[in-house]
Amino acid sequence: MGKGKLVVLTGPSGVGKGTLLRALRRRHSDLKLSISVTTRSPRSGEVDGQHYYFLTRTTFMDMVDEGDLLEWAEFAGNLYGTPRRPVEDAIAKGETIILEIELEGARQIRKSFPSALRIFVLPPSLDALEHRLRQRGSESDEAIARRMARARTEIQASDEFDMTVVNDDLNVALEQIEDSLYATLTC
Ligand SMILES: Nc1ncnc2c1ncn2[C@@H]1O[C@H](COP(=O)(O)OP(=O)(O)OP(=O)(O)O)[C@@H](O)[C@H]1O
Ligand SMILES: Nc1nc2c(ncn2[C@@H]2O[C@H](COP(=O)(O)O)[C@@H](O)[C@H]2O)c(=O)[nH]1
Repeated sequence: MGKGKLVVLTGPSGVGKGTLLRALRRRHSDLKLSISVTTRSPRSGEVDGQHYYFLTRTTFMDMVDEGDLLEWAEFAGNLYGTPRRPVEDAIAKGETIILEIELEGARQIRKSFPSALRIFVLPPSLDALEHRLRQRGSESDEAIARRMARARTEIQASDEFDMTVVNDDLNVALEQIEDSLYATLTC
């Protein structure tokens, strides 16, 4: 079986990465999404093992020490990481697996998987981004301020990526991601 493909989707918190990936999965059920580990508390409706594996800081750091994470980073006061095994297994099986991760993790993946396709999702404006974070209703004002500060840094690094997509109209952004993904997968 041929080698699979690793795809990295990065962009500021609240830009719509999760929304885009859910829509992409509805169209392409063969695409795999990596499930991250995090020390963040679950949001209402989030299910352990489905949205994330929710861990204590100690367990997370044990995974780091054991080399069980492909990449990891601290973001807005919490730790996030990609379990290594499911990604390596998917690639060995010839599957396409997508990581939805922040900038520092994406930089680590560029070093360990230089052939990964790396896509950066931009908001139409910073005001629109803040509006999306507020209307999602999942973060406190303080957490939103931290995420907006981080968003400015991340957006400045968007030219490190193979392509950028502006998530203004969801369907347009979705088609752009789909086109780049399948152009890469068939060449
Ligand atoms: N194109 C769009 N236009 C308007 N609202 C959008 C669009 N895409 C996503 N949203 C909304 O923006 C909010 C944030 O989206 P989502 O949770 O997918 O962001 P995210 O990038 O995955 O965030 P995080 O990195 O914090 O997990 C949601 O309420 C979602 O419905
Ligand atoms: N480096 C990593 N970043 C990750 C991972 N899983 C998610 N994330 C990113 O964290 C922020 C915040 O996520 P939230 O669910 O608390 O809103 C966001 O940018 C995610 O993309 C990971 O495994 N590694």
